[in-house]
Amino acid sequence: MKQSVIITAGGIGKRMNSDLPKQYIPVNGLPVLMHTIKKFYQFNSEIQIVISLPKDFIELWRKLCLEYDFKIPHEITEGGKERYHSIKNALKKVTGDIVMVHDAVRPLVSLQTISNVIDQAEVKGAAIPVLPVKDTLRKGNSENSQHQDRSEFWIVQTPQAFKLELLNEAYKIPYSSSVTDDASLVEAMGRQVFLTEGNEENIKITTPIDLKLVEFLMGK
Ligand SMILES: Nc1ccn([C@@H]2O[C@H](COP(=O)(O)OP(=O)(O)OP(=O)(O)O)[C@@H](O)[C@H]2O)c(=O)n1
Ligand SMILES: C[C@](O)(CO)[C@H](O)COP(=O)(O)O
Repeated sequence: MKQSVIITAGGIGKRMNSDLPKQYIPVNGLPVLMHTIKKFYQFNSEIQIVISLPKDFIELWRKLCLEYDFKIPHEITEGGKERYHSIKNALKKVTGDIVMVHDAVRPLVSLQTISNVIDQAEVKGAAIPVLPVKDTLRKGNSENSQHQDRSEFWIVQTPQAFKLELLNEAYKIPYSSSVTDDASLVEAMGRQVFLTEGNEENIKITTPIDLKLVEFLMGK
C-alpha cells in the first residue's frame, strides 16, 4: 500500500514562548522539523511527505532548506487556525492508501512506532501509538477529587495512521475545540481506533523543558 505522512507544523508555539516557532529551532545542528522529516524518510524513502507551515514562516522554511542543503522531497501546505484546519488543508494533497498524521514537534518518534501504526492501520483501518500512564491520577479540583484507576487510561502520541478514505470522511466532521487529535474524529464517526505501542522518547515539544529533554536525548 502506498504510504503518505502529513507532518503538521502549522502552529506558532504559544506555550514555548519563543519568537521562532518551535519546529524551526535548531537542535543537535538541525531544525526540529528537519529531524522529523528525516525519520519518516528513513522509514520509507518512497513515502509522500506533506508538511503544513504557518503562512508567515513558509519563506523562512525555504531559506532554511537551502542553508542546510536539505533535499528530502516534500510538499508544503499552509497551516490553519487550529491543528484541525492545518491537517484538513494538507489532506487535499495526500495520495497514499494509508496516511499518517504526525506532530512536527515529535522528532524522536522511533521507526518501530511508525511501523506499529502502519501495520495495524493496513489491517484495522485506524491505529495510534500509546503508552501506559506512569503517575497516579486524580480527577476533580483542589476541594473535591477522586483517585482514578490508571490502568484504564493511555497517553496518546502521534503518528496516527488511517486508511485515506476513512480520514477523509472523518475530516468532514466540523471543527470542535474538544477534538485534540485525529483519532477522536474517526471515533466520532463510530469507528474503532486500534492501540499500538508508542515510544517513551516520542515526547511533544510543548514547553521549554521539553526542548531541553529532546536536546539531551538526541545528544546520547
Ligand atoms: N494551527 C496549528 C496548530 C498546531 N499545529 C501543529 O500541531 C502540532 C502539535 O501542536 P502544539 O504542540 O499545540 O503546537 P502549537 O499550536 O504550535 O503550540 P501552542 O499550542 O503552544 O501554541 C505541532 O507540530 C504544531 O505545529 C498545526 O499544524 N497547526
Ligand atoms: C495530537 C497530540 O499530539 C496527541 O497527543 C495532542 O493531542 C496534541 O495536543 P495539543 O494540545 O494540540 O498540543
